[in-house]
Amino acid sequence: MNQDFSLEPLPLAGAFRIRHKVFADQRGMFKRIGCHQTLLDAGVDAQPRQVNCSMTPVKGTVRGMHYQMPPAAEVKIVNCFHGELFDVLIDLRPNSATFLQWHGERLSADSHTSLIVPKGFAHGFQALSDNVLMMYLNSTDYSPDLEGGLNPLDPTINVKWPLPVVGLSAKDGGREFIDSHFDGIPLVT
Ligand SMILES: Cc1cn([C@H]2C[C@H](O)[C@@H](COP(=O)(O)OP(=O)(O)O[C@H]3O[C@@H](C)C(=O)[C@@H](O)[C@H]3O)O2)c(=O)[nH]c1=O
Repeated sequence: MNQDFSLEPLPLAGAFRIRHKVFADQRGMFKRIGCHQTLLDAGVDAQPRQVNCSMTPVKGTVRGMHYQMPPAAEVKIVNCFHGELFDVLIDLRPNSATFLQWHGERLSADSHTSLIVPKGFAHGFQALSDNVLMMYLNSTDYSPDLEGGLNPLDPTINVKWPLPVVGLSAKDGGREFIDSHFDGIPLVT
């Protein structure tokens, strides 16, 4: 196993936590954010095509739950570089044993962990502090025509956000709740 950049499976198959080894000295610290070969060895092809960041100034704000439909379905590696957040993944793969289940965990500038969001998952987060700086490695180009999302307050999914939800964008807060006809993200493998 690569000790500098190690993968821990999450309860939703195909999703991982990355634990980043921190090299600290009198100047500060260094850590590896991406490691193509380690990811490939774990069966994850996450070669980034875009690198994005967002800054969220207000605690409690939720961004999400976002995905891209095939053929623009993407793997994302999500990092927090300032502040603290509650990161949430929802499994939307129709044939998955954990279809419509969610996983959430805290990431922070000090956790030195990041999460791998596989294709076929929705992703979002809640800021648990002010001034949350988030950085994404995206395996696919941004494709607004293939963008999809779930309402973060969808009662079927029932994400337990740690704080009262504030600050939803019109796009995120305006999404209809899913019903029994929702068939997820049909991935062609
Ligand atoms: C996601 C994205 C947005 N944009 C533009 C569209 C819009 O005008 C502006 C803000 O977009 P959004 O409102 O979608 O930003 P935001 O809600 O922060 O979107 C992000 O949310 C989290 C949860 C994710 O998982 C990310 O992949 C991404 O979808 O930036 C791009 O140009 N490229 C991109 O890749």
